[in-house]
Amino acid sequence: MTNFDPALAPAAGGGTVPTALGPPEPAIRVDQVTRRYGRGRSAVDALRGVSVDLPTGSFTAIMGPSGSGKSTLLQCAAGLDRPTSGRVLLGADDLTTMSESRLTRLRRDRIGFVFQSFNLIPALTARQNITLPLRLAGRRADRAWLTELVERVGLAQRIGHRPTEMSGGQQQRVAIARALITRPAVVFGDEPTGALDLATGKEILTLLREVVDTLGQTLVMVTHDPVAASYADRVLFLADGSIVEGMDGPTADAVAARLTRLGG
Ligand SMILES: Nc1ncnc2c1ncn2[C@@H]1O[C@H](COP(=O)(O)OP(=O)(O)OP(=O)(O)O)[C@@H](O)[C@H]1O
Repeated sequence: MTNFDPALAPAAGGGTVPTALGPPEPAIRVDQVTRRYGRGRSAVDALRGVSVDLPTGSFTAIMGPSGSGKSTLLQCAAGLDRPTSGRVLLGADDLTTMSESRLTRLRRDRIGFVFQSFNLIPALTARQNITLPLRLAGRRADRAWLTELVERVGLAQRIGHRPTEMSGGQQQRVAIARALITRPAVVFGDEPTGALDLATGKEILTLLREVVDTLGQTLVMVTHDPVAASYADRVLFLADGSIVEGMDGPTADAVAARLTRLGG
């Protein structure tokens, strides 16, 4: 079992401070990644040499038309899928050359996930769902951190409830706390507001933004929604397996206009 590496934890109070040696290390470096599905004439090039650094403490949205490679990029960057070529570095560790068992441990200990469908265990209470990643890793919950997280995500009154007794927004709050409990280097979100109504979606996006701003958490989110993307620091636009543009300080209107030009 790999122990939790405090050096990879998000800095309290926001972001890693640049050192005299230069800018901070990126939380994740995607380097010339390609992903080809299938072989021969039926082969699909889902990613065609994608390179991007995701800075520590930043919130990045990945957008693009259907089939442009968003999910494939997220899966490769999160160590859920192996690129056909290229490298994915989490700190100093190359995910692409790691054994499957090491990769499984790394995902469990250093990466958090938030999905559209919440993916909570129905039989467990909110508290048990949140601490599940620690139990799977054989680690004890840090009580102070658990209490702080539960407060931050606004679940103090619901901590003993099961998912079926909670609204969609509350369930996603549980999933966000579960993603953060291990103090991961990066949290990946796949359409985290896709199953929520507009108002609840905005509450969840506000929470995600707070997590970046106050905990210095690195966050990467795939979304189809320009409003969701406008909560990010940066939007990466994919088209046909390549990053075609990055937009800093995105507004929903600017993102929507760019997507329209891409055919999204
Ligand atoms: N397991 C697979 N086998 C074969 N082709 C795949 C597989 N997964 C994805 N693809 C293909 O790779 C390309 C990129 O798919 P991907 O799911 O990454 O796109 P996306 O931008 O996330 O799309 P969407 O917005 O529709 O979810 C598509 O052409 C898709 O059909």
